[in-house]
Amino acid sequence: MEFSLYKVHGSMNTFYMLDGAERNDYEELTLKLASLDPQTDGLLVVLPSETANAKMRVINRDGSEASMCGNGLRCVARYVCERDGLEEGVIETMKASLHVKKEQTEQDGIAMYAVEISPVSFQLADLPMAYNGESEWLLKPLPFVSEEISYTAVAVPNPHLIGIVPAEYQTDPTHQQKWAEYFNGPNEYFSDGVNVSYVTKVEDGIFVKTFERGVGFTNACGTAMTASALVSCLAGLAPYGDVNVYNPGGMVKCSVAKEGDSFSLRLTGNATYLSTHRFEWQEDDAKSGFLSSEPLQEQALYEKFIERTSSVTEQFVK
Ligand SMILES: N[C@@H](CCC[C@H](N)C(=O)O)C(=O)O
Repeated sequence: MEFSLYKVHGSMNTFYMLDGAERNDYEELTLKLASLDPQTDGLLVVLPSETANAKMRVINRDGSEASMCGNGLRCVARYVCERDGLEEGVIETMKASLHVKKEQTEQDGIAMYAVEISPVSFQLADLPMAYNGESEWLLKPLPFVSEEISYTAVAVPNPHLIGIVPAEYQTDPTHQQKWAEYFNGPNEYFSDGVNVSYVTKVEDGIFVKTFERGVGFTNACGTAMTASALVSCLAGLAPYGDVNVYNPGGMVKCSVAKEGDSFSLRLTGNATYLSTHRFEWQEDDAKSGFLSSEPLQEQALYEKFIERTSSVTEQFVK
């Protein structure tokens, strides 16, 4: 069969996006796309929903399915709002239906969307994470990993392990890579793997680099940046409210509000279309592939936008 795909990104976290019907071969399709395009982080599937404006499924680059994707949700939000003529709406995801909203374009005309990130849980059972019979792990070292780094485990609802680190752990990512690879292989702590982010305070916010489950190091991970903003507020690195979150792919705003014992989180950033494609998908893998590709003009604007963030990101991204 033949179908259309958009190539899209939120903070250079790059996906193919397919508006389709439920199928049982998204894993194979994603693996094929990943083999053709080393830049892609995975596939976003936009589906009809009985309870919301649309449903989003997220397939990681390695074919595994994630319960949420913050950067991807902004792109899906844009697609659904433009398709249905909406300013805001609700998108069903694996574990929650989430509010999405078109925001004012950035000064250069970049489409911006805000998405709800929910539910939030610090219960290790919700990641899942198993360590010493503990029920939560908040802002303290994991002694077998490092005595220097304070870690927090949080599900939003996909699983994240967030470490607060000095700048040298960003310029040399060996430590992060070693432990993220370990926690995403067979191990006794994270039976389903985990997204591992290292966070460093910068003058007007935080810088976050993420090793994603099912992907590896990525330019940005939306749920990780939002979880990192939350952890930074808890640690006193940033005040509650809007936190500027820099990442290797640009910058987003994460809003963190404390409501009694719970938190309300929102992620705002670009939703950029890179290109459109016609794709031929056949059971015979060798016959599948792109039929045509059409670049779009939006990326030049985005590149101007990230020039403004480079003074912060360049000190961490070599
Ligand atoms: N990049 C995403 C998260 C994608 C899912 C993650 N790899 C997982 O397996 O949980 C984001 O923007 O949140």
